[in-house]
Amino acid sequence: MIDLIKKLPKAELHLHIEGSLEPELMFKLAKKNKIDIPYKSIEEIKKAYDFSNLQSFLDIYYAGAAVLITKEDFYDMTWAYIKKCVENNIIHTEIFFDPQTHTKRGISFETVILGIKQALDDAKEKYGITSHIIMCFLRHLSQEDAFKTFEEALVFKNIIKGIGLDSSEIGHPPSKFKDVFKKAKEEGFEIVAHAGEEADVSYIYEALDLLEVKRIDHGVQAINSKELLKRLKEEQIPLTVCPNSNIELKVFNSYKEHNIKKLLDYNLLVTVNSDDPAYFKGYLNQNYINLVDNLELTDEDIIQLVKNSFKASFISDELKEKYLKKVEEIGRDYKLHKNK
Ligand SMILES: Nc1ncnc2[nH]cnc12
Ligand SMILES: [Zn+2]
Repeated sequence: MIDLIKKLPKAELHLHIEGSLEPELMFKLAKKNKIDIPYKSIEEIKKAYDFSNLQSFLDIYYAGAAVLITKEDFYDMTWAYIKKCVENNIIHTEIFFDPQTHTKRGISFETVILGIKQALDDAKEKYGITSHIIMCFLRHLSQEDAFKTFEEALVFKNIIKGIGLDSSEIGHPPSKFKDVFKKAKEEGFEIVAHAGEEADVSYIYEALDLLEVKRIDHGVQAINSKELLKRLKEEQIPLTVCPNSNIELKVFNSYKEHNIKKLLDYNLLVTVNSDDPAYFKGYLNQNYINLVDNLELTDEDIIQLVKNSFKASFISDELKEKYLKKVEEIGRDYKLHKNK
């Protein structure tokens, strides 16, 4: 089945580009930019990646992002992720970035977004990888701060596909950002939000009803409400689930306890994603592999999850059809050869 995972072309819909910053590049950029980081070696950085919950991860993740200073730094980080896309057979990716993490340190919005965008343009040119950029507001900051960031983003409206919401979930419900998301929707952005990662289902309801999201990022807590599951199924609202992340941040105690198979069997539009792969022990294929190693997933389940990744994406209907056809062909081929 690992062969099937590797062979299938996939889309990734939940990837924080700052979460793809590998310790090696972090160390190199810290030296180049003369930024103090609390680690003496790459090994020390890796040792620090031992999390007890979302907040314990975020503290380290924001500290790591402080090594990013120039447009080239953002380019290099994004390009390194693109190389991983090639290795993982990711042919379409929708990446999050957190402008406030950088503008708060005096780095301009333009430096950040143009560095990322250049790498994505090169990825299209060199490898044919398609992509979208989704800007996220940090929910631990105020709505006023989010509005200021939104104003800056409008200058780059043509290169930002969507607006999302991330960072410390509990205590910062979607309702806190109702007005700024209303504006974002009016401006024509696609809307997504992290909800139901650690917090209860009321956060998912708020994301749906107050922010009017097109996708829920994580959403695994939906399992706790029959009524919500029914709605997610009827409306086919995608969930961008991140298995490795959920294990590393102790949302579930083990892969065997992960609920993705239950959500899939309930016919929800669930997808598999890597969230912050440099911090959570692996890129997209490794997330799929960890699932098949621990849950009773069939070949059909894997093909369905991969199809879902394209169905839930923000690409055009034409491109969607083209990618879905490709997945079906490769899935069929795989099963034919397997049964010979
Ligand atoms: N898993 C996650 N949840 C919330 N905010 C994040 N920012 C980066 N990764 C995140
Ligand atoms: Zn995330």
